[in-house]
Amino acid sequence: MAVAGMVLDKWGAVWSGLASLVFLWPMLQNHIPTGLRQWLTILADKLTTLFSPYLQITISEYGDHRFRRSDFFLAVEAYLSHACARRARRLKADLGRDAKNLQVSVDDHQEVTDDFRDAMLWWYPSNKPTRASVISFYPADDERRLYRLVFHRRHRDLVLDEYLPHVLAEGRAVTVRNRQRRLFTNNASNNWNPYRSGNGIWSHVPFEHPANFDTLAMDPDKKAAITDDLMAFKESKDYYVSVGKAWKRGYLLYGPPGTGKSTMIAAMANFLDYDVYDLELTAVKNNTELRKLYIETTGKSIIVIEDIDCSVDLTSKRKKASGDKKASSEGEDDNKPKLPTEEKDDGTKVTLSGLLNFIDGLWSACGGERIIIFTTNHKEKLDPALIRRGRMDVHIEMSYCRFEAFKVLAKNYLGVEKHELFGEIRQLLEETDVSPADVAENLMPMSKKKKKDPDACLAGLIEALNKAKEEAAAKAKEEAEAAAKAKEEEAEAKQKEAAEAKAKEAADAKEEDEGKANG
Ligand SMILES: Nc1ncnc2c1ncn2[C@@H]1O[C@H](COP(=O)(O)OP(=O)(O)OP(=O)(O)O)[C@@H](O)[C@H]1O
Ligand SMILES: [Mg+2]
Repeated sequence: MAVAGMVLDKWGAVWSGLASLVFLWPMLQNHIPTGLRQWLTILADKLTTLFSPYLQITISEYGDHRFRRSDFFLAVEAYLSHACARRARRLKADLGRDAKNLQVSVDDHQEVTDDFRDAMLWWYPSNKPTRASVISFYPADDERRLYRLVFHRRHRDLVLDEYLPHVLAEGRAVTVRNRQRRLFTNNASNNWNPYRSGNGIWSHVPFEHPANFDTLAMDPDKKAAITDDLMAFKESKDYYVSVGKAWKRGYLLYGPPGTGKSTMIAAMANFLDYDVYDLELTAVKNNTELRKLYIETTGKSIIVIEDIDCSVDLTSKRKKASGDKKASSEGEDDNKPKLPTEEKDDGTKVTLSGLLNFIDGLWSACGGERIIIFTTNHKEKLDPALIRRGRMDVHIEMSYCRFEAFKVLAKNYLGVEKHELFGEIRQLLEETDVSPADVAENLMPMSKKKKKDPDACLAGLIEALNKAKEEAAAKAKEEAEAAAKAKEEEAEAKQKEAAEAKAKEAADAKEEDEGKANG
């Protein structure tokens, strides 16, 4: 009994000593020399690892890419705020990068528990102060943030092989869901400065275009075919891998001005939840720059070149080359290696071959999940090689407004699905070519008088359609007259030419006869 009492006394003394040490440690720390303090910390760590059955993984903010935040860190952050934040007792809230969405995340030093296939895991977010004596070159580098993951050593394989990949995938998915989509435009290359924000290769603003497929006026069957195609593209990563193709798709939108080409691009971006890169080709100096721009785009994006026929003189050169060779462009296309020699790329401009490489060269496979869209008012002006299937996989004609498209506009703008004037409008739309932009303008009740009056708007539209019809008829008449006149003039010229030729022939014959007589 006495022995037991002594042992208990001894342990009691040890525990109370340890408790005092823990209590006094913060005060003592300041009096212990740095070297000894570090040694004690290492010793404590070693003792912990020796006796503790728990393992720890650290994920730090800057990882090995010292200038870029680690993707894994960002994924963990997103995962924790989404999947585990509800279990944390201290959270912090802030506005997201776009200053609109409220983002809630786990507060520093707040333990968060997670369970995965019956394994218990603990996450500890914390700050690691950098040494004050070290001069730092990194942005906001005074404190590096990190996450510590603690788990029992028997779950080691589960955590490394399954849990961490799960965190990465979930975190990325959450980031994509929460992100503010952006609209990028390329800067002129003499302003490129990767170290200054806003002066990179691409500048961006939040993408906020409200267009969607429901409000887009076009034939419903055509619309359904496009959305089906987009959906199939989005979901067919494995298919593209299996057929050995880069995961991208080209769309050519063509049609007269105001038929909704740009609106369609915005609707596609909203439908797919992609970023948009609006590439201004005239600001790109040469093919090398074009390639750089491509590499700097991210996946899940739409790359747009508007009015491709006006951006760069891509056609005349190619036509000239094909004219010289007396070969059709399509024929040439099969013979691709000849392209660069046909257009001498002197490095001072974007050439057709540069653009072809941009669309389906080796670099174009980097990153994946991209849609490339060209728009033009004049499809016939484009080189067939540029828009052949495989490069521009889908050609979509945006045409003048017909009755089906009008019905969508009437519903959007006036909330009307049936009206007695619809019959007349249908007739007029069949006979007249007007763009949806013109129809929409007439349906927009801007004046107070028209505000709540679909009748007035539709009557105004009928008036505008009649006017357009008359103008078109007058123009057609004028053109027909001009054509008839030209034909007449041509016939007259031909007649004159024939008469002159005949007279010359007669004169020559006479001259010959006279010559013979004299001879
Ligand atoms: N099919 C459409 N459905 C709904 N609105 C349309 C449609 N077409 C045009 N509009 C309206 O007309 C305006 C102009 O359309 P948009 O800019 O998309 O035409 P575009 O084909 O790109 O013309 P451009 O060839 O001149 O660039 C848009 O703001 C939109 O409101
Ligand atoms: Mg446009």
